[in-house]
Amino acid sequence: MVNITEKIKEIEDEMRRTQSKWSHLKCLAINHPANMPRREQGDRKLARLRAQLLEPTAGAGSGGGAGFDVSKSGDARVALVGFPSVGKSTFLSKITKTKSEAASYSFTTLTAIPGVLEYGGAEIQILDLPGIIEGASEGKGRGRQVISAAKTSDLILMVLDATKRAEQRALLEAELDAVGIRLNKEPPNIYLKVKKAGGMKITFQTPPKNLDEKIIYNVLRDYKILNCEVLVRDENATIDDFIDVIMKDHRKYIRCLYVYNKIDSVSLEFLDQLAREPHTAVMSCELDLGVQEVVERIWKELRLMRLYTKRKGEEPDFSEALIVRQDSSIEDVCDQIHRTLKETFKYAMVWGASARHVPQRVGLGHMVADEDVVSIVAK
Ligand SMILES: Nc1nc2c(ncn2[C@@H]2O[C@H](COP(=O)(O)OP(=O)(O)OP(=O)(O)O)[C@@H](O)[C@H]2O)c(=O)[nH]1
Ligand SMILES: [K+]
Ligand SMILES: [Mg+2]
Repeated sequence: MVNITEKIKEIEDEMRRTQSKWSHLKCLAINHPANMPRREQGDRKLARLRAQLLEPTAGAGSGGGAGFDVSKSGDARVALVGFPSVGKSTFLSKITKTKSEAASYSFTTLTAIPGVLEYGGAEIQILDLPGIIEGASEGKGRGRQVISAAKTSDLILMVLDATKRAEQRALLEAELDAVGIRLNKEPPNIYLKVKKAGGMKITFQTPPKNLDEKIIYNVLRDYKILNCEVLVRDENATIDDFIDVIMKDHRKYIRCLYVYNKIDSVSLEFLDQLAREPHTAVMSCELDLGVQEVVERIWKELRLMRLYTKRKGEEPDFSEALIVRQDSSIEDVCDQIHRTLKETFKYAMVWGASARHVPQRVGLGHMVADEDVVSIVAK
């Protein structure tokens, strides 16, 4: 059995030797068409061999896999998902202190590589992942580990090569959809309560456009749910939505930002059209164009808020922000500070956008706003 790692090292040394031999002939030689195929040949050979490194070894479960079980850290996790060589590692190395190897051959990245993006007082874990290929959801090219790493994230950054065909995006969405990830969607507004007896009770809050009792009845029977209560509140709900409700434990609803990289190689009108698409950002890591704007979009899509704490009689501590999710209550803030805090909670004083008057005395149910100052008073 050929040792793939040794083979790869051999090719890399060969490419370095030929590269250095050419380099004193200046870059003209390297880019001379006669020499291009040799270098690209090396790239292709490397990519093929490295892809084999990604193939799950016999018996390797679809679980962690080497280097994939990076523990979640910081205030949120963003997974970089995309085909090989779209620029995921280049992007990670630009926005975090971590250097993730980038190269022209595919499958440069073979494991999950975490970096930390510090933004707005928050620590956001950015996870660089190997490129995924068609059939990833069936486990091709370690796709299952890459996709399950994406499933653990708070935001998926789908990195696309702006110069490649548009189908890349649909292919990636299909791979993620196949494992139960629903991008930029809310869970369907359908109530399902499984019962022990009493048969199926199916009601529609408003006349449905794509469903009827018979469809619901057949799906329930397929899933052997013979006693239940179903209330369809959303008139646009589809049969797939209803199946998602039945399979809710295997569904993950994740926001996704589509980031088209390499815009240095596309026309301005195409770029203009790309930039207008929803949930989309454009950048060129090569030219350092749009990278900061993508970071700001990440912050927005994560819908995080910064809170500052204040002790009685002291100035608020603005040096250290407490990062909480949007739609957080004082109770969530207590839980984030310390899990026992709410047991001794008496009331809180709030300064900022969520206070009707400043300061406002509030209870655990009060919803906080970005940049509020909160002082928790114990019994
Ligand atoms: N023209 C251009 N090339 C870029 C840009 N960003 C990255 N590249 C190049 O694209 C190639 C692939 O970059 P990587 O960062 O390795 O891509 P990747 O998605 O991490 O690749 P894999 O780890 O193999 O999946 C490298 O040669 C980069 O220099 C860009 O904005 N424009
Ligand atoms: K690459
Ligand atoms: Mg990479």
